[in-house]
Amino acid sequence: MRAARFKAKQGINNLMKVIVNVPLHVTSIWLPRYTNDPMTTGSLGAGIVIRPGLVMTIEGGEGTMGLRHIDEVLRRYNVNAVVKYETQAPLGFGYGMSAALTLGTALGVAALLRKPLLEAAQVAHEVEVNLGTGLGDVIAEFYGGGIEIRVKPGAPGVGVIDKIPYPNNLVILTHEFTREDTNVMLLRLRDKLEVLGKEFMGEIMREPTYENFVRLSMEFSRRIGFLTRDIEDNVRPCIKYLDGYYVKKGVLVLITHRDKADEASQCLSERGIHVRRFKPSDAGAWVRITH
Ligand SMILES: Nc1ncnc2c1ncn2[C@@H]1O[C@H](COP(=O)(O)OP(=O)(O)O)[C@@H](O)[C@H]1O
Ligand SMILES: CC(C)(COP(=O)(O)O)[C@@H](O)C(=O)O
Repeated sequence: MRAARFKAKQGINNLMKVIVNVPLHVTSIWLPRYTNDPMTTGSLGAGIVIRPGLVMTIEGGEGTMGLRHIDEVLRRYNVNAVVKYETQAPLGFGYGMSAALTLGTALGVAALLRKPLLEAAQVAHEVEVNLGTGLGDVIAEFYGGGIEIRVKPGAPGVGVIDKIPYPNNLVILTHEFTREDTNVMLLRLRDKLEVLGKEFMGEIMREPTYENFVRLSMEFSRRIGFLTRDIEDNVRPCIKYLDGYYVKKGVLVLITHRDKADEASQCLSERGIHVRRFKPSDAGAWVRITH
């Protein structure tokens, strides 16, 4: 378990501890929407909210500095807290991990201070936007919805999320390639995203079905340049176990079902694609207070 400790400023009840579960989020299609207000800045798009994500514990106490996102949330609330987190997925590959850490901290601190969770999610969204590390991750992770579609950009309470119904027992397998900072990636792909994001968002909105989500996610990641011929050649022998696959930044996402997931994992690992296993998260983030 990683721990970040911060010097106390505002009173947090030291007898209380908050446990926050935050799912991860892997966008497949997205269209950045920038305004001069972080609350209305965000992305339109679609993606999968997955679990298990991040488990955080937040309690009163003092300590040293950690990740700048966590630091920034604590600064905004003017508190000291001990923040610990556990997760199986890495930071910087495209799992929306920076958003999960930011959201988890904000929700935990808000619960300790008896402040509204929606406001905390908005703080997390602002921090993500200001640091250039996320646009649509906080709203997706806060609300969940499994396969989600962002129909209005912005922070929770401002942006709007809809759900795409998906089959029972869906299993999401992932594999990481390389890290890339989100702000670098967004700058590198800015013009392509504007064109392809609009085209694909229009298509998915016309018929927001599971089948279209899978088909358009694959096609978007090909056209944006994440899903290369090499990756496809390597995955193709395992296609009979999969509904589809896409790549977002450094994460390969493979969509399968519970009764095929073991064979899919085996087939992929024989080809050097070692996978992590997730399920869609309907619930989004949740907070539990312990004493
Ligand atoms: N080991 C680390 N320690 C501190 N900060 C890190 C570390 N690794 C990455 N970061 C920072 O974390 C953020 C990762 O954000 P992002 O690229 O959006 O990741 P993700 O795709 O997981 O959401 C970046 O601001 C990066 O500078
Ligand atoms: C794609 C991204 C802008 C960044 O995602 P990540 O690399 O996971 O930080 C995301 O926030 C989105 O709007 O869909």
